[in-house]
Amino acid sequence: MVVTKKFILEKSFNGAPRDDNFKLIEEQLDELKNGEILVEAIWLSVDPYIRPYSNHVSPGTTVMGTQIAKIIKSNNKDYKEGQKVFCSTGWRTHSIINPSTLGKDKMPSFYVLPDFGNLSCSLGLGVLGMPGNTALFGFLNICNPKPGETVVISAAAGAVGSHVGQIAKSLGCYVIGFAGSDHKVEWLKEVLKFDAAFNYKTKDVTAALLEAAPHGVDCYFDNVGGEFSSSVIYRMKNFGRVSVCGSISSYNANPKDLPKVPMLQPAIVFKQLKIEGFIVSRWSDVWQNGIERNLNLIKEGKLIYPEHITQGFENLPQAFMGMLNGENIGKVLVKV
Ligand SMILES: NC(=O)C1=CN([C@@H]2O[C@H](COP(=O)(O)OP(=O)(O)OC[C@H]3O[C@@H](n4cnc5c(N)ncnc54)[C@H](OP(=O)(O)O)[C@@H]3O)[C@@H](O)[C@H]2O)C=CC1
Ligand SMILES: CCCCCCC/C=C/C=O
Repeated sequence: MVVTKKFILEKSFNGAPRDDNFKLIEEQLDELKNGEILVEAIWLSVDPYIRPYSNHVSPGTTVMGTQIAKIIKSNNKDYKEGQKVFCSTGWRTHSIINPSTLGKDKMPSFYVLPDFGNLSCSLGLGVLGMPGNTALFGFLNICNPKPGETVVISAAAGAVGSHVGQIAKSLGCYVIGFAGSDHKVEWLKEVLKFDAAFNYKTKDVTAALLEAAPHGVDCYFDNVGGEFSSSVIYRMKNFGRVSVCGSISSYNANPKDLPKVPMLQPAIVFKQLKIEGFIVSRWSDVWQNGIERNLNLIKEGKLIYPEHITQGFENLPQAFMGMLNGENIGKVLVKV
């Protein structure tokens, strides 16, 4: 009989997540039925969406999330023990899955990991997974960047932002990043070779953009929202494009009482801006192609993909709270 550890949402979030929102429990799993597989988590992904999406789940539910797991028992002829899979089974160490009953229309929730060669399978949660596809498709398809254009990225030292910045650099764009510490700013400039980077906690955003992009911004990849983004949008050039990927500055706010920011319509109208939000699942039909394209960028030496790793399943809540507080450079992961 297999026992899984899992985290449940003990209490709904109210503001920033705290220890007492989470409870670690054990659960005995049933015997495998025909068509089912048993998987054991190796890596768990720690993602910002867990915070806003959890507003819609009831206390007692397993905390949502994705993982890379190993098949340790199979009652399904199409899946073999030892294969590594990506699955969306939440914060748990062991899960029973029936691959044939999973929905296929929205976000990919289960697949056997493609061959990454010598690279770590953990990349399937980051640069070769959902955040990687978010960066690739969300930037290229919505911002439509051209060589020589000026690109601004918020949360630029994180998993998605750092990836977008490197794609923009490889296209010959002038890249400006904003992040929340001097250490991150140095990393963006020295390691990723951004043309300019600023600490948004200590530097006024409008002043920074007047300095680094006096003629304005062509493309803005927005991970943050709020007042920060209003400031960037008022520095866009005519016909600028904004890809609204995330709004992390509001994720801890009560959805019924969101912060007020300067209205955007004057900038949108008079600069004729195109502003488009997206959820990466819109590219689920080309998901594996996105992974291949990012794998090729890695093989060509065009992508650096740091991982911010916390050891131990029990430390998932700390890793999650740390990510929301900006402790990471690159992708946040927990190694079981
Ligand atoms: N639309 C989609 O389909 C998807 C959207 N996303 C979004 O992309 C964004 C980045 O995700 P991901 O790369 O996984 O996470 P990151 O690796 O970027 O980690 C989150 C970062 O957000 C920054 N942050 C936290 N609070 C604030 C704040 N109040 N203001 C500004 N920055 C803040 C912190 O960096 P710092 O030190 O710089 O503050 C932190 O490191 C998120 O908004 C996420 O929701 C991600 C995947 C898919
Ligand atoms: C169960 C996987 C859900 C992934 C959602 C990804 C979209 C993220 C949006 C904002 O962060």
